[in-house]
Amino acid sequence: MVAAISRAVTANTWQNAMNSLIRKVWVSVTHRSGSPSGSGSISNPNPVSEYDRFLQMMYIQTSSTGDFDRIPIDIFMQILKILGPRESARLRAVCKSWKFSVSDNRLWIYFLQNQPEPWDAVYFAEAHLRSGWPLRAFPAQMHDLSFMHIYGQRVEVPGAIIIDGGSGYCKYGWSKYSSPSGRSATFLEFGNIESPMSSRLRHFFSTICSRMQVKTSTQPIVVSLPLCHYDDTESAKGSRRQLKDAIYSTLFDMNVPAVCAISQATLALFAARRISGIVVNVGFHQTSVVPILHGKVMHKVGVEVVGMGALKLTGFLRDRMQQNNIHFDSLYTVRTLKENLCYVALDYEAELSKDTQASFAVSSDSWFSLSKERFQTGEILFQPRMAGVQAMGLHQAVALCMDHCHDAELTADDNWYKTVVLAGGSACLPGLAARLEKELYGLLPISISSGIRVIPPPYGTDSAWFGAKLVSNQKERCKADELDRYDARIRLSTLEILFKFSSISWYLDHPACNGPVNDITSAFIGC
Ligand SMILES: Nc1ncnc2c1ncn2[C@@H]1O[C@H](COP(=O)(O)OP(=O)(O)OP(=O)(O)O)[C@@H](O)[C@H]1O
Repeated sequence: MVAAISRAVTANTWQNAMNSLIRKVWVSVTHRSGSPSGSGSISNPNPVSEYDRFLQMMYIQTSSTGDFDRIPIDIFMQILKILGPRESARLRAVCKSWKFSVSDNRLWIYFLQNQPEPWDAVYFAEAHLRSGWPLRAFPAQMHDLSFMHIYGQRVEVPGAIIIDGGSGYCKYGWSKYSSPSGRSATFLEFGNIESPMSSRLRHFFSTICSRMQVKTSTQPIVVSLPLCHYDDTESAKGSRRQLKDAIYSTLFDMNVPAVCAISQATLALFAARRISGIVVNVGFHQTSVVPILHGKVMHKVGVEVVGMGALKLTGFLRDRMQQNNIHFDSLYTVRTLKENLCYVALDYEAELSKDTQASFAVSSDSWFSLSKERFQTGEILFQPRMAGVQAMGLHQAVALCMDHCHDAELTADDNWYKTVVLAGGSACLPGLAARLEKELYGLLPISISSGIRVIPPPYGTDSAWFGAKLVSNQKERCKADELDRYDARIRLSTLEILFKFSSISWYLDHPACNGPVNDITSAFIGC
């Protein structure tokens, strides 16, 4: 067995490493309150002599597999945790019993929990999204998944470029990073990217790739599909497909090896770790209320659209400030005040009688004070007439959508539409989720309203970007694509690219992969 260990771990460093490791494990175990004591008990009143015996067992008798087998399993697990994923994976080669212990899901959950990506995001992605369309209505159970395998695949996967091209602001960056690396004003730089003009799309994508300093031929891209052409008519379906086709063919013409395009609303729902629910996206120009079942937008149930968005909110605040003789230099000031002082009142009438004055410095020496404007701005989402807009309020649009979902009877479980996920920058207004929830309970009959929950934007303005991150960091991510025509090509390309990236070091040297990825990857090859 010693020979096997020596093959797996560098022989010269083994003794020293084990020495300090065992001391660490010993300290950690003896300091743990309520530590279980089985055979080879560690809860001895005389820790020094027990430690000596422990050392004897570890070193003096290393020639016998039996002595290693007598290490209590929790101590063995502590050793593995301290050794880390790479060394642990290597120790599987020692013997069957170590192979079995190293494969324990709890160990790899621990390693995954100690990575930058949140554990619940990893679990959601693996349990719901890995198998691609149709998404799993009932998630894979924890014990059905091998987290060691998952860990290895997530280390190997090269990640992707994510481009969330919002109608106001575009967010882009590497899926292995913790947030988008850049943002640009879509409307100023590229006009309306929803219009499927290939030259415009090409300019849009190539500008982003050059800002990220990446060759298009080397990176898979996950792109969000804008919310547009909402109806269930043949012509709306045709327009949606046309836009999607234009995005795919533009990117493939730019030699992008793999593309995955998913609706912006679906991605925002993924960011909230959900595959079904209603996404309320308070967008740049308008607000959309999108029912989504198992990751698919339910156009046949109906997407509600309200002509009220971020631009209207900023415009309303600007007008109010002008009426109240509050002078400002630019719309940037108004926008900043909106983002930092405005909120949505739970009870609008009651709020009017309160002292709500507050101040904010937009640049170091310009202080601005707002009072009623602070909550009147967000109120136009519920009372569009205050801004001169003839439209239904947000709560009415969501209630209507819920009514349609209820009537459609799409699943035996009638609760799928009762989770409402807010998305879009303006949905970050404090108090919006609570107010919407309150209004929905007031508007809907108890049979529909019971159990409704409104969730604030899980990642602020970047929810769709984060939803794409969940898809991107999975090996099977491109199966999630729903575009049949390109499906085979996308999957093939992805497999090729994954193979290429896991076997050469070019990608691993890329700044997108921080940490000792190269080493860990090689530890998994052949596991
Ligand atoms: N904390 C905040 N409170 C209020 N508004 C905010 C906040 N953060 C960002 N915003 C607003 O969100 C708007 C941008 O939203 P977002 O980035 O979601 O637009 P978009 O993705 O381009 O829209 P669309 O969904 O139409 O494509 C800006 O007007 C900004 O002022």
